[in-house]
Amino acid sequence: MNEDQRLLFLSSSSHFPPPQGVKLSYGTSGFRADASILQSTVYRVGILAALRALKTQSVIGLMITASHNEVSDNGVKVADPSGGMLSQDWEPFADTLANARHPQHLVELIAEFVQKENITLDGAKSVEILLARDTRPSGEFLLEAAKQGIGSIIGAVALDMGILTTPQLHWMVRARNGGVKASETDYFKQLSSSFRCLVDLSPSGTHANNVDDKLVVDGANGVGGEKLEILKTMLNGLAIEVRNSGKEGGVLNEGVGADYVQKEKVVPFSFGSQDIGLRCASLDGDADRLVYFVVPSTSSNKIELVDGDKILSLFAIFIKEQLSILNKEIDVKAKNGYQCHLGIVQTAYANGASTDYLKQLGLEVTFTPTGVKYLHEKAAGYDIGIYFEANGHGTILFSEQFLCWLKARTTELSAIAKGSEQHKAALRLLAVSELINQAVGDALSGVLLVEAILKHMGWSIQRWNELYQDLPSRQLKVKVVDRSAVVTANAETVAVTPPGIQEAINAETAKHLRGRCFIRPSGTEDVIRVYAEASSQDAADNLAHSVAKLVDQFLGFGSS
Ligand SMILES: CC(=O)N[C@H]1[C@@H](OP(=O)(O)O)O[C@H](CO)[C@@H](O)[C@@H]1O
Ligand SMILES: [Mg+2]
Repeated sequence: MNEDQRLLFLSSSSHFPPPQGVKLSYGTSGFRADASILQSTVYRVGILAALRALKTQSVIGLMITASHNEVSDNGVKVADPSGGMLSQDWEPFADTLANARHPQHLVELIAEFVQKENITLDGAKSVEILLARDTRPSGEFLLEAAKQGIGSIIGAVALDMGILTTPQLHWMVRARNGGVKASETDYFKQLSSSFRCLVDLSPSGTHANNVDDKLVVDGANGVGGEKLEILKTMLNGLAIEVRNSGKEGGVLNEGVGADYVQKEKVVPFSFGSQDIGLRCASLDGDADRLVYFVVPSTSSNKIELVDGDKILSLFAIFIKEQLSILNKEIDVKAKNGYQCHLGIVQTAYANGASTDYLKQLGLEVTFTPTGVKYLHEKAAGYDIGIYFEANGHGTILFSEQFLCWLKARTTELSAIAKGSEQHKAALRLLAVSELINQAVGDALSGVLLVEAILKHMGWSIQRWNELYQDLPSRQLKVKVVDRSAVVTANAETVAVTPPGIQEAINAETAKHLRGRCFIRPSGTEDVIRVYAEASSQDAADNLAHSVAKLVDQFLGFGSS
């Protein structure tokens, strides 16, 4: 590191002292905390993003958001060149950088790291970092801190993309590195045109069939509602009413949004008896999660939740159907054939009924630990990988190899069998690959794909919801002395430590018909999470409560 660079770091970092007495961790989804203590962290993530851009010689993204957290919180995360999450092997460096106490220490850490990673800080090549933020008021001053961090690396250029959803920024990073058009308008155009293409390919007669055309969307009073208002003007044949768009004065994520709806299973603010039976959806605060729901009656505020597992199931049925049409009469060993490996990825939180259903369809289902970074990685190993967390975060990934074959096959079919079912199936799969955000789960592209598939099937939300019936489940949180005392294996389904706890959980679980239960330390809160499922709600509740008691006995404050 040359002297100019060293002095630049020392002077700029002296303006961003880290908060006292706080240990920051990159966690499942970047750094998150009360916005008032995050300036120094965001400044340092600016440095990290610039180093990542230099290392990869690619465009990198930096997003300022705290997703579904309360409005006073904020957070920051990095999008890698592929548009996915920051490579996990850089997370320890992110942690040490965020926690460095003095400017001198910070400079030493950076010097050491760039040497180890072979990053040259001579400013010879310039690199770009795309910045965006959600609608939180704190986003503006935190963005300045990010710019200062990026500006402290000679040759790194910050480009402020304004207020965006998290998936929009990830999409732009991916598009920029793929050498294709990457503006927000390009994003909207790609989504709306591939949606139109899918709808135009719907079997005739199903367009208006049984499907109530109006969709009512809860925008969580965040950025998603605002963007959907723009997107909806570009769509034909789909009426979307956006509520909680943030303009009506509601508070971000307060009594609204996908996280609230999925966890509480009650109607969000501004929904009610006028919506009984309608197709409704909820986005989260940065629009990377999506759940659907129905208001069943006026007698209670409960909803019928159509969660991430059901969105996954809908996508899986559709993709499987198109693949089987495409492969009809094709000898897969012949040169025009392709044995497409379709895989489904879930976590232990997926409702057991969804997993049974997917397996009954003959689909390959695998499990990873909680956190999109794990699911995404696993799904990327298939020709088509579909992943979803039950909370509504997920997407579909297409391998380069498969897409390449699909494009060639589509061209071939348009010459020899234009308009045939096979040709249409190929075109539909191509349209899905354009519509779905392959960088990261995206509620806006997710909504359009769900809507297009429902139109294709001629299904109402009720018909969709009847694919299978969720097993009753219950989630609880337990505060413990040290959550790292729980170590899990087998995609978090087995607690390896503390010794004896798994046997005790097994004994409780065995008492209940269709019982399933696991515990794991949360990656975003200081708690142990308990998940239980059983054949009745009472049984699921009892199982969860008895296992929470076990956790408390083994690890709670009275246990030592
Ligand atoms: C049970 C649950 O919903 N866990 C969430 C939550 O992680 P925890 O590690 O469980 O705190 O936040 C993650 C980040 O948003 C999300 O990926 C994950 O699904
Ligand atoms: Mg989110």
